This record gives sequence, structure tokens and C-alpha cells, in this order.
Amino acid sequence: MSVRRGLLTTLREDLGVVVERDPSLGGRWEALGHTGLSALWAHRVAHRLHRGRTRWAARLVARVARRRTGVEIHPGARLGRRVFIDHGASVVIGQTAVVGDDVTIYQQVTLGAVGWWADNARPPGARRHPVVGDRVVLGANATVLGPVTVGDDCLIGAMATVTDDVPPGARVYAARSTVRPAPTPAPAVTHPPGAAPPALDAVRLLASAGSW
Ligand SMILES: CC(C)(COP(=O)(O)OP(=O)(O)OC[C@H]1O[C@@H](n2cnc3c(N)ncnc32)[C@H](O)[C@@H]1OP(=O)(O)O)[C@@H](O)C(=O)NCCC(=O)NCCS
Ligand SMILES: CC(=O)OC[C@H](N)C(=O)O
Repeated sequence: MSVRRGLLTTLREDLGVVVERDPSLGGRWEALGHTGLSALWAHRVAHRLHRGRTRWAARLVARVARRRTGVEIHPGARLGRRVFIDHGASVVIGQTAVVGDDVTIYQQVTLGAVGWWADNARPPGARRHPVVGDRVVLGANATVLGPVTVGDDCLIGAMATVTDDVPPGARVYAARSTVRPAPTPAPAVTHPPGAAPPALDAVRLLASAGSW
């Protein structure tokens, strides 16, 4: 994790990271409209307010950021340097989460708690959220739950769910969807002339290949 640095220096570095890592951007001016960057910048400010014990102001900044970007980061979460949040939609990062340097976070990632029924039984101040090491990639919809540790240089693949520690450098893949060849067309449904088709036949017709 980084040592404490000036806010402006950090924000400038965040901007450079987005330009460097998002090929869809044409340059620094365009990067100013990048959703993930806005969310990260807001969190940098909110976290400082939180640390400075102005928690209500921190919450307000986080709330506005959530509304404008779709990214919900608790002001208490600790994010390292050069974190890259791409797209950002529906990213949720909990209060006691720690994210290392050079981590990439795609949309719908959750760094969450197991749930209040388990967390309320922990000692006061205990960690509820993951610690994510340096250079980790968290794919779209990756969900990491509880006070687990994801080691440096891990890849948590899209759609993966993690509830245990992951050793450094490991790859975690969710099951891939199965591709099957196109189904043969459903057999033609015949009815007596003038009769309304039975409901089941109507459903079969709708579900046949090419109807959608
Ligand atoms: C975290 C969570 C998955 C743990 O599940 P749990 O039932 O409470 O406790 P366990 O970890 O003991 O899991 C019970 C069983 O479910 C299995 N399991 C857990 N997650 C699973 C998953 N994603 N898919 C399939 N099985 C799973 C475990 O392997 C275990 O099976 P086993 O007893 O045969 O080993 C569950 O509590 C949960 O989803 N909580 C909500 C977390 C959340 O949405 N947080 C967001 C906060 S922002
Ligand atoms: C993000 C998350 O874990 O939310 C659950 C709950 N609000 C908590 O902070 O533990």
C-alpha cells in the first residue's frame, strides 16, 4: 500500500492510469468523462474526510458519487495507488475492504461482507471485507465475500465467487456457459381446421429456434 501523498498528486496519477489502461479513450480530456475515474476521485476525497472524522461529509460525497456513477465505495475502504475502475456500474466496495496498488476492477464487482447474521457476531472493529493484493484483476461481476485475502497478482475471473483466501498469483475462474449447436426446428404443430391452438403449443412455437 502507498504512503500518504498529496491529494492532487494522487488525482493526477489516477487520470494518467485511466488514459493508459482504457483503450476506448482518446486522451486526458476525454478521460475526464470516464465514470470509473469520477468514482475513484470522489472516493479519494470521501476517504480523506472519513479519516478526518467528518464522516457525514464523507457519506455525502460517497452518496453523490454513487448517484452519478453507479459505484458505491464506503468512505472507510482503503484503495491503493493506480486503482483502475473500468465502467464502474454496480461496483460495491465495503467499509473494511483494502485494495492494493495497480488493481483493476471491472463492472459489478463486489468486495462485500458475508452478511449481518455472521458479521454481528464478530468482535467490534473486526474486518468484514476482503483484502485485495497488488496488481489483482477483478473481472466483471466477480464477488469476493468476507474477511478473506486475495494475494498479489491474482486474477479473479468474470462471474467468479470467492469466499476463501486466494494465494498470490492464482487464477479463479467461474464455470463457463455451455455452447450447444442450434436446436433442430420444433416439429410443425397441426390443429384441426378452425380450432384454436392449445396453450402449450403456443409456448412451444414461441420457444422454437428463431422466434427470438
Ligand atoms: C457468503 C455466503 C456465500 C456463505 O454461505 P453460507 O451458507 O452462509 O456459509 P458457507 O460458506 O458455510 O456455505 C455453505 C455451503 O454453501 C456452499 N456455497 C457457498 N457459496 C457457494 C456458491 N457461490 N455456489 C455454490 N455453493 C456455495 C459452500 O461450499 C458450503 O457447502 P458445504 O457445506 O458443502 O461445504 C452467503 O452467506 C452469502 O451469499 N451471503 C450474502 C453475501 C452478500 O451478498 N454480500 C454482499 C454485501 S455487499
Ligand atoms: C458492502 C457490504 O458488505 O455491505 C454489507 C453491510 N452494509 C456491511 O458493511 O457489512
